[in-house]
Amino acid sequence: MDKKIGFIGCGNMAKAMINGMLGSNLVDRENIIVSAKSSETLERIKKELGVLTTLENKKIAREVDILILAVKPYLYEDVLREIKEDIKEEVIVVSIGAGISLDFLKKNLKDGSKFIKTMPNTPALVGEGMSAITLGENLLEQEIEDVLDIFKSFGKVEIIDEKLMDGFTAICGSSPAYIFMLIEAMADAGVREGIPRQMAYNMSAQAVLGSAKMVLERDEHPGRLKDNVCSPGGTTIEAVISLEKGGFRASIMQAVRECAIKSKSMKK
Ligand SMILES: NC(=O)C1=CN([C@@H]2O[C@H](COP(=O)(O)OP(=O)(O)OC[C@H]3O[C@@H](n4cnc5c(N)ncnc54)[C@H](OP(=O)(O)O)[C@@H]3O)[C@@H](O)[C@H]2O)C=CC1
Ligand SMILES: O=C(O)[C@@H]1CCC=N1
Repeated sequence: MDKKIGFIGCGNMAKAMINGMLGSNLVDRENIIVSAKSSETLERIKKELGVLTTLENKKIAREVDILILAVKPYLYEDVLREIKEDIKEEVIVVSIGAGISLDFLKKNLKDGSKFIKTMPNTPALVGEGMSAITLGENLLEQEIEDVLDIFKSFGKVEIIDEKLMDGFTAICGSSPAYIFMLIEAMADAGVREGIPRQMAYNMSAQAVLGSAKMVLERDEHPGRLKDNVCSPGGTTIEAVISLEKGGFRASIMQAVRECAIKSKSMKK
């Protein structure tokens, strides 16, 4: 892709996306420019990723074709006020902010602007992201394709209705945290059983990866796949019963609901 891509804000999520984009050779480093609040962050990014950096958000707004807003949601308004007049008409503005609505983007950009709401997740870092996109206004087919290419370069992407975004945030944007907690808990439990810690992390993570791959690659219900692991009178069913007693599934469903409620409450 020969587009120039800018990130305003370069924290955990932007870094994951940039790593993913570079890892898939979608863009050259010289075609990515990022800003941050502090020069310390930018020096680190330059060293780690080799992309262009600037402390000036306006410079990014002026120079890029695709502008990705990657600051915390509460800063969107200030940042957009700062750069609004510098964004050229043909620039595609991409939000990754939780709770940032299409309405908000429309209100805070010039009339006729091109904008998109998205929600990525941090596994983009290793090319296994799961992102969702809600199309905004004034976009040409090719421009939508360009944005989809960016998100495809670090994983999978679905175009969804805006009303599904809170649920998506809860089961994909935020869920890597729950999965890391699962891996950590399984590893701790493995350590309790005598398995060396690092080995336990590797084993737990591989078990999660393999299980996820089975769901994605075999057209079988996850419940059946679970049943296939439970030998009659065997070890697994004991763990399954214990998980049910502990409210494992209800706990996950409740966590997802809390996350979606929070996402809704953050809506701007
Ligand atoms: N983390 C995640 O898993 C996900 C996050 N998101 C969304 O991504 C966005 C960013 O989150 P995340 O990466 O976690 O946040 P971070 O706190 O890791 O990064 C925020 C970045 O914004 C920079 N920044 C702060 N103020 C300004 C400013 N005025 N101008 C330019 N840059 C500024 C910070 O600079 P400095 O480093 O110098 O302080 C930092 O680099 C949020 O809107 C969030 O909702 C979406 C999906 C997943
Ligand atoms: O916790 C958050 O608000 C962001 C959005 C999704 C993941 N992290």
